[in-house]
This record gives sequence, structure tokens and C-alpha cells, in this order.
Amino acid sequence: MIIGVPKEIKNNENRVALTPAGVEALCKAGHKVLIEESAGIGSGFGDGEYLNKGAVLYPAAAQIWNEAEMVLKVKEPLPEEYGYFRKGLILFTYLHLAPEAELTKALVDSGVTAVGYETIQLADGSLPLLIPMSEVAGRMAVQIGARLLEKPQGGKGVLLSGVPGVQPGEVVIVGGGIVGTNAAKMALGLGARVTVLDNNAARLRYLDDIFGGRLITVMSDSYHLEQAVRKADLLIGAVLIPGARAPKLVKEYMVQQMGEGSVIVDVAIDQGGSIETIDRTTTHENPTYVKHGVVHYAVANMPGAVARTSTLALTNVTVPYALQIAGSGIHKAALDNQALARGLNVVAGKVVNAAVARSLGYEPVDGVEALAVYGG
Ligand SMILES: NC(=O)C1=CN([C@@H]2O[C@H](COP(=O)(O)OP(=O)(O)OC[C@H]3O[C@@H](n4cnc5c(N)ncnc54)[C@H](O)[C@@H]3O)[C@@H](O)[C@H]2O)C=CC1
Ligand SMILES: CC(=O)C(=O)O
Ligand SMILES: [Mg+2]
Repeated sequence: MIIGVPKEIKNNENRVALTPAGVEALCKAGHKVLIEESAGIGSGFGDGEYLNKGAVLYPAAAQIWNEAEMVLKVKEPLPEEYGYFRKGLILFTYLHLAPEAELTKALVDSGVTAVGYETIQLADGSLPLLIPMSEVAGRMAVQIGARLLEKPQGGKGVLLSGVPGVQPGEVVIVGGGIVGTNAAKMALGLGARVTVLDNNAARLRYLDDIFGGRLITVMSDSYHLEQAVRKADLLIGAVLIPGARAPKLVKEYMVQQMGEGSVIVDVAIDQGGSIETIDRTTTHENPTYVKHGVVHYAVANMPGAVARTSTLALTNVTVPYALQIAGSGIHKAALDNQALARGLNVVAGKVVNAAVARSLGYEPVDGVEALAVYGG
């Protein structure tokens, strides 16, 4: 198969969908890999390293999109890339379609086969291609939040760790999954007082087991959420219902009760955001805005800022799936691998992920059946 990797174009998106090691693995399996010049620079991989491993370098994204049978990316395509979609092309990348009606329509209208990293799901419910980036973003959420709490950044001037004789800051995390657990790890490491809310009692039990008495776990309902949000210096949004638009759990009246200069980092922004006062996506270049005296951060590609770590962590898990799709074709790969089949989002002009379809008002159809009809 011919596999193409264009350079990412989202603001400060420095990740790349393949490392030279990934190119080597795909070329050894008999595939041809096209890489856009300088696509790996932001992650510390020069063009020469890709050439050495067998890639063909192309100067422009258009050539790659047009020639490739499968395009590997990191972030969801932006409007300037929609024109490259075509019937028969496989697109393998993060998609986060639930809050992206226009992108979904472009995928549906074009007939492209779109597989989303974030909905590939193992039988135990885990999301193997989301986990590493959630680990990164959860850890980053605390270091970013700690910085934003500094007075010159608009924060209230609280040091999360406190100092001897002065109490630490309060970190409240809504959603105790991968992002939440990694944020808790960092915040506890700093010495902050940390509360995690989740609506899954088994998850809270697990967190209590691994962190012991150092972490406060609370069942997430509107009563307890209001109490926790009010006292938070740093509030981290980390809920997910796979595929679906994030539920707006933290209401505007809760944010209004937060102290002046408190900080919200809504990691769940890529699925539309979990906090009512998050009404826009921000960028690494312009990451915050203030509402009700609270600093809001809503960057949807947080790991792009630590691209070296993130590219290595992401490609560790994506390349085996790319190899399977390239080796078997998407139809057989989806038949053979149910986790991969769950990653199908759009096939033959149909939205095939039920949660995405529900969020956007489409009638979902079965992805593998759609592929069979399509002959993909
Ligand atoms: N902004 C960024 O750059 C990045 C964003 N993310 C996003 O972070 C979000 C969280 O991801 P993960 O931690 O991997 O998901 P996860 O599935 O591991 O955890 C989500 C948690 O939310 C909980 N939850 C669901 N509904 C809830 C409710 N109504 N009340 C309380 N808890 C609820 C679940 O029980 C689960 O424990 C996702 O939207 C993911 O895409 C991940 C990486 C980077
Ligand atoms: C998962 C996601 O949104 C990211 O890695 O950018
Ligand atoms: Mg206020």
C-alpha cells in the first residue's frame, strides 16, 4: 500500500504521524511511504532520517494526499485539507468528530474511509490509541495549571505545593480515567490537595487503592461537583464518553462561585468541552481567556507542545494498526480486529460510530457491513 504522511498544520502541532522507525517497519513489510518534507522537524526527526529508512520525500502536502492510499495524521483535518478527501482513501488519525459537524459532513460527502484513533477500543473498554496522549495531557494539565495560577499569568498567586506553614493549593479533577489519573499523580507529586470526581464507583475504588489516603475520591453528582468546584484553585476537566460530545458537567453557576484568579484546564475540549463556560477552543499561541474572573485554558492539542515525547508515545501504539490496515486492507483488518472496527467513524458516506452519529444527528450504520458493500 502507498502510505502518506503530511506535515501537521494545526497551531503549534509539532507531532508527526510516523517516526523513522515507523517508516522502516512499513517499508520492510513491503509498503511505500511518502513523507512531506520537514514533517518530522518539530519532533526532532530530520528529513535525512526518513530517507535513510526508505521513505520518499515530497515537497508538498497535495502530492501526498493525492498519491497515498492511506493518509496517516495526528490531528483531525482542518478545512484547507477537506478538498483532499476522496472515495477510496483511508484516513487514519485523531478525528474527534462529535463537536465537528462540518468535518463530519466533508468526510461523509467525499466517500473517504475515516478511522479515528480515539474510538479504537479493546474488549475491556480501554482506548489504546488515546491512552498515551491522555497520559501526556493529564500530566501537562497540572504543570500548565500551576503556571497559570501565577499572578503575572492572570492567576490568583497560589503555589500548588504550599510551603511549610502555608496550606497547599486545591486541585479538583472531574473524570478519573487516564487524564484524571495522570493529573492526580502530578498534582499529588507537587504536594497539592487533590480531589477526583467520577461517576464510576469502581474507578473511584481503584484510585483509592493506588493512591491511598493521599487522594480524595468523590462520586460525581451535581451536589458534590458544586461543592468541589467552589473550593478549587485548579479545576481540570477530564471526562469522556467514547465518541460522544463531552457532557457539560460543570455549570456556569458553579464557575461563578470559584475564587477570582482560579484556573480551569479543560482537557476534554477535544470532545467539545466539559465545562459550560468553555465556549471556544484556544490555541498554544493564545491559550487562555478570562470569564467570571476565572482563567480558562482549552487547547485541543496539548501534546503537540511536547512533541518529541508525544510523537514517540503515539506512534508506539498507532504503527501496529497501520501495519495491519496496510497489510490486509481496511475491510479484512476490521473483520479480523474488532478493536480496529470500532475505530471506523465514516465509511462510504455513512457515519458508522453510534456515539458520533447520535451526537450529530446521523442514523448510524454498521461500519464493517458498510465496508463490505463499499468493497473497501
Ligand atoms: N486537549 C487535549 O490535548 C487532549 C484531550 N484528551 C481528552 O481528554 C478526555 C479524557 O480522556 P481519558 O482520560 O483518556 O478518558 P477515560 O475514558 O480514560 O476517562 C474518562 C473518565 O470520565 C468518567 N466519566 C464519564 N462520564 C462522567 C460523568 N458524567 N461524571 C463523571 N465522570 C464521568 C469515566 O468514568 C472515566 O473514568 C477525552 O476527551 C480525551 O480525548 C486527551 C488527550 C489530549
Ligand atoms: C487526543 C488529542 O486530542 C491529542 O492528542 O491532541
Ligand atoms: Mg467568581
